[in-house]
Amino acid sequence: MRLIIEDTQENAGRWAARYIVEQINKKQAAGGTFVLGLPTGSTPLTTYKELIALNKAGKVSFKDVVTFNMDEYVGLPEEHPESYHSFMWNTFFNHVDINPDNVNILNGNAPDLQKECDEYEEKIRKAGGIDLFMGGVGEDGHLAFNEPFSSLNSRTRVKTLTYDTLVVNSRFFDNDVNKVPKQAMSVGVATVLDSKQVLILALGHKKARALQQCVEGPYSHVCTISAMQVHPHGIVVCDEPATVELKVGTYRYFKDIEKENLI
Ligand SMILES: N[C@@H]1[C@@H](O)[C@H](O)[C@@H](COP(=O)(O)O)O[C@@H]1O
Repeated sequence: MRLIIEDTQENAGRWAARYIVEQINKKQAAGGTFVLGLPTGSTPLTTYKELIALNKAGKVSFKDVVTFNMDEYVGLPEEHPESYHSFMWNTFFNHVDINPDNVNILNGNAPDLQKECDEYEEKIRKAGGIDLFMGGVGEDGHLAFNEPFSSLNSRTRVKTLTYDTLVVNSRFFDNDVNKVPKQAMSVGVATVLDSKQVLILALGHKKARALQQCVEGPYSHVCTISAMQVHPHGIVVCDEPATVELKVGTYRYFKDIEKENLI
């Protein structure tokens, strides 16, 4: 695992954007189509802003990029302002030169939800697998909507959200936990781990415990972000506030070994 520690969340977000652009350009230069996994939430906002700026500056094109999102609420109308479809198109896709046919987001209103999940996995396979999955992390250390006690070998399926997650996400639903969908469809932990690279952003003091478990904690279904410990090319990008629960030695180790890895 690499742990990139940036001083601010803006710099962490920009580091992630530049790294993703480097990976896209490298594969496109070799004539390939880049397959990119994407998250929602507040964590990736700076990264999306930076990717849009780099696209407008001609530093990267999304014309030959295929995307797969991590998750989507069940039963929320696609046009609802808080659906992950709305989030992605309003926050990112409407602002870059992506081909809409290359955007894949789970349909939370599919007549057969598990069939939708199985077909999503098949689409990922047909695309040749995901080159890089960018993600955030929940305050309880969940990856996508793989809540605590989710199988670390799970695939895309419907998940019932924990009360903690409903409370945290109620900030987007008039702070009314009863308005938050109780279920979501999520890529599994194994789905993410199958990606060639995984880049997780952990920003802010409220993610400090999740980051500590991710980096120093046991490999456990209690904290599904710990699956990053078994990925051969896992990168975690954080800001200083998110490091407050790490051991001093851990912090210093990663700061030292990353001194030369400037991109
Ligand atoms: N399904 C999403 C996750 O993909 C996201 O990482 C998490 C943290 O959200 P935020 O980035 O807003 O803290 O929230 C939800 O659970």
